[in-house]
Amino acid sequence: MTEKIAVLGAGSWGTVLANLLTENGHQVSLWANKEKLVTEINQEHTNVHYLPTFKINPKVVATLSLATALQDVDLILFVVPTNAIREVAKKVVTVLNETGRKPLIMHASKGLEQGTHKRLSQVLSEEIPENERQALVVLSGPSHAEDVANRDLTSITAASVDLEAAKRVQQLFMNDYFRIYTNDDVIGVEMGAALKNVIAIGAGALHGLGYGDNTKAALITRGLAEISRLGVAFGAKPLTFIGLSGVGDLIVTCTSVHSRNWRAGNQLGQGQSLETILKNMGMVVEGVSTTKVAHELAQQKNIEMPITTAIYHVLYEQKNIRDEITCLMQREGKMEMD
Ligand SMILES: NC(=O)C1=CN([C@@H]2O[C@H](COP(=O)(O)OP(=O)(O)OC[C@H]3O[C@@H](n4cnc5c(N)ncnc54)[C@H](OP(=O)(O)O)[C@@H]3O)[C@@H](O)[C@H]2O)C=CC1
Ligand SMILES: O=C(CO)COP(=O)(O)O
Repeated sequence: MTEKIAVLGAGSWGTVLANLLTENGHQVSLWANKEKLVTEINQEHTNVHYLPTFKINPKVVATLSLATALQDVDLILFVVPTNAIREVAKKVVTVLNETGRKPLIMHASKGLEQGTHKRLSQVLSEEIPENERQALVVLSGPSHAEDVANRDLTSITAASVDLEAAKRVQQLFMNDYFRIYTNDDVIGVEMGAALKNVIAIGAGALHGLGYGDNTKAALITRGLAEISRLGVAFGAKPLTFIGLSGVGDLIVTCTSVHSRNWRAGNQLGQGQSLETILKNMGMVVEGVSTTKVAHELAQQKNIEMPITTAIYHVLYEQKNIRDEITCLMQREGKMEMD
């Protein structure tokens, strides 16, 4: 069945997902916030800033108008950075109020809101109340836009408390290179998605400092331990963290040169300042703000997160990375499984 889908956010991930949904036979409107980009997508079928070599299916229609994007819409996919989710949701609800449509809401973003510490499905359900929409579904897993653009075989998770809605989303996205598993643990999926970006900054930093594969494996494993500890304290199911949205995404983000979080960390390890790195990246590095939220949540719940704390010290307190590594390695010996 052909569905009418609005993809909100024309960065790397939004563009690739809009393209994939179009190739799956759906009618897709891609909402962008810059006129120049709308023209480029509609006329050149490219998005050179975010995906330099990617050819977008000409059936993807970009628009600057949210009302046009949401006209007759069945499903809305939010793919803007975490810090824009609430603002965009407020705009969406205004349009939905005018049209009376009640679409299914999805998001594929990875972060926790600064200040409120909320997960993105919480932000969306606050701004778009239940009577204005159908269910809420979260998409997450190991999926660099650049690899999906090349039809690399990719598997991710569609999570919702409403499993029928998750199955509808599964059908929407599945094709011969993109496979979706359903999950009902929204908390676990969103916590894994957000927190892996923090550890990926650490993985990049260690690489930038010249450390090797043993170090990387140790960081990923102990990173997963602290991600799970915090997630479970907020109600996640422990097993979710050994799934695609947990260890799966942690592995890809800690090992791929496509990861903006890994690249930011790598440049930190090589001695560049955070300010310069973010200025030059030209794309969102979600792990920087998530590190602050995660550090605050860990303090609030009294959860031990030594790696996250070390990364927080480097990003927010200008501490020296090598000193932080020394502190981590010299912590008192402990049992592996606590
Ligand atoms: N890239 C990837 O491989 C993956 C990304 N994700 C997640 O998806 C989310 C988006 O990432 P990604 O596409 O990579 O990010 P990018 O940095 O590539 O693009 C973000 C896009 O959102 C737009 N945007 C920013 N703020 C607003 C706003 N207030 N209103 C409207 N549009 C806005 C940006 O516009 P402008 O150009 O004007 O800044 C840009 O087009 C992140 O949470 C990320 O973690 C998840 C899986 C994979
Ligand atoms: O989430 C991602 C891959 O699954 C993308 O990671 P980055 O935001 O670090 O590029």
